[in-house]
Amino acid sequence: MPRLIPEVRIVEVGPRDGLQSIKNAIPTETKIELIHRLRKAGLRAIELTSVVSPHRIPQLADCQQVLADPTIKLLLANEQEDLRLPVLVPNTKGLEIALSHDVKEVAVFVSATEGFSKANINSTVQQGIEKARTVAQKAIEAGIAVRGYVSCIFVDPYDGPTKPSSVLHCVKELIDMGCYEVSLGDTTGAGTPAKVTSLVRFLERNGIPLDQLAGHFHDTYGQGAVNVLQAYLCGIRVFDSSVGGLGGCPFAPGAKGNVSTEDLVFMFHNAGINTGVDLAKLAESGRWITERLKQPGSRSSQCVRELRPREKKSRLSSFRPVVYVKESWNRVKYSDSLHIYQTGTDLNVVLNRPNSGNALTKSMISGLIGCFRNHSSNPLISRIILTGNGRYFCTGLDARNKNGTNSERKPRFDDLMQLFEMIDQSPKTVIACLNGHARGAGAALAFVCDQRVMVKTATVDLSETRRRPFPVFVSRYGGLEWKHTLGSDAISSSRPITGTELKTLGLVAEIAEGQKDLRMKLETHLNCRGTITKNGCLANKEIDSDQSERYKLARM
Ligand SMILES: CC(C)(COP(=O)([O-])OP(=O)([O-])OC[C@H]1O[C@@H](n2cnc3c(N)ncnc32)[C@H](O)[C@@H]1OP(=O)([O-])[O-])[C@@H](O)C(=O)NCCC(=O)NCCSC(=O)C[C@@](C)(O)CC(=O)[O-]
Repeated sequence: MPRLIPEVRIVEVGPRDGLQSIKNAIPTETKIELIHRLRKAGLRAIELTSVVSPHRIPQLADCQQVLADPTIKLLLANEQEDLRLPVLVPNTKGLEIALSHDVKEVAVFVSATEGFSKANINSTVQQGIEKARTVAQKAIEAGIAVRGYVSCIFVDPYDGPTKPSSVLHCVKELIDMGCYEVSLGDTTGAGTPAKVTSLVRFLERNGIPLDQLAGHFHDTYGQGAVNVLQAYLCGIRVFDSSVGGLGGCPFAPGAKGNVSTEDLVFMFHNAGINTGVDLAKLAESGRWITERLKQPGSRSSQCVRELRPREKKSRLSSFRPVVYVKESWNRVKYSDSLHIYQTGTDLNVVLNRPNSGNALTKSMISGLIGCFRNHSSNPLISRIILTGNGRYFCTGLDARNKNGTNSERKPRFDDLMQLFEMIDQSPKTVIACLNGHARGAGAALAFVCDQRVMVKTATVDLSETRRRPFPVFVSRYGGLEWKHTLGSDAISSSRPITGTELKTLGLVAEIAEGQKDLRMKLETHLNCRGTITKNGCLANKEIDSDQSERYKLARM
């Protein structure tokens, strides 16, 4: 049975962010034991401590004792790809101390806003960036990895709302200085799902790759977990959290702890998304540390504690995917030839002229243009799925109108070009779900989308090219990609290309046995790792066959 590869990476910040603002002294041994408990619960990234001014953060003044502990040294020595143990440092002094303890990863931090930057690190934003750059350069020279944080992504406790452009500036700087990943810190916990979508889409539109972003949400208004889920739906796959929901920055008045790791793991596992963490062990560690620190702890930890031992064993001892099934697609728009449905943040656009091979009419093209125009800037939509009713996905332009006058034909051609441009430029991930054959402009429509899933029996061909000069849109959106992968004969002969052939070449993400399987594959694709990024159909290649099998069971 294939091992389930965790689909999200949780960066446990409890030993650093979780403890930094606890007033009463915590024994160093407790901090060390916490780190080991978290590791044993399956966490693969644990921020160990911070090396900052002990005058500013007295609770972590024993950072060197933690790092020098022989059992922590052993962990550091065995730090590999599947275990990361970053240490937060504000300056070269912190870096040098971290290096002297054989730390293999440091985290640098800047604020997007002036007020918090001054309060937290006694620097302006730009000075903070320069300090972080110096640390990053030296760390990279020393051969260790650097992670970055941007604080106050939504609101600064002193200055008020944050401009997205300020966040973008910091993210770009951190990536440019060599951070392999930048964690977006909602320091005050003022974020909401709509704000999350809007910021993530803004960053994405401005060239920030989603796989270099992480989410770091505080739970001040109880929005931590929904913000994580929303960021997940936007395509982020790395989240910081703190065991027991501990945490907060002493320089962000009013801010509460981080979103709790137990709540995140509970949420993800019940959505069928693996984290690699053992929830029972984690909940036990959460209970252990929060009791010691006299903190309330997380909701899910409390519930897990109340389960009887037998229930605990059967329900929580390992990851059991309960695949999230989209229960209903709500109709949002309807015309005879175009149906549009929505569920969550996904839009399903169905070409509905099954008796005419879903050939595109002028009104369908304008309907599609309208749909892409309206939803490209809609922060509540993250993905658009294009599919068809009947045996065909789309057979190109409506043949009945091809004999129209030039004046009738030209706007349609321009409209089609406009539609393809809009899909190509859309900030949303557009997935073609090929329920059947795609021909000519219909094939180009499938290929202008970011990703494709397809029934095995469907074929794709450029058959319009036999009768007419090679249309520019087909060459631009289908032909060139085919030429490079299938050879020019696929274009000149217009031979039908099978789904299996396209899958082998990496041009299709998933192949389904039939219509029912196609719906399941699409939903699995939507629910599984990597499908939301806009960077190609192969992002989701590794869908676990075991998981899709369980998915089928979940549907039965
Ligand atoms: C940045 C500084 C150092 C500037 O500090 P400064 O006030 O500008 O003064 P300094 O650089 O002259 O240093 C002052 C004293 O600190 C010492 N010092 C200086 N550096 C270090 C060091 N690395 N390790 C140990 N000691 C250090 C230094 O030696 C001196 O000691 P003294 O001579 O007075 O005895 C200071 O303001 C500071 O340490 N701030 C810490 C802020 C902090 O840790 N905040 C919490 C973490 S950030 C956070 O929580 C947000 C995040 C990341 O989670 C994401 C989010 O939620 O947004």
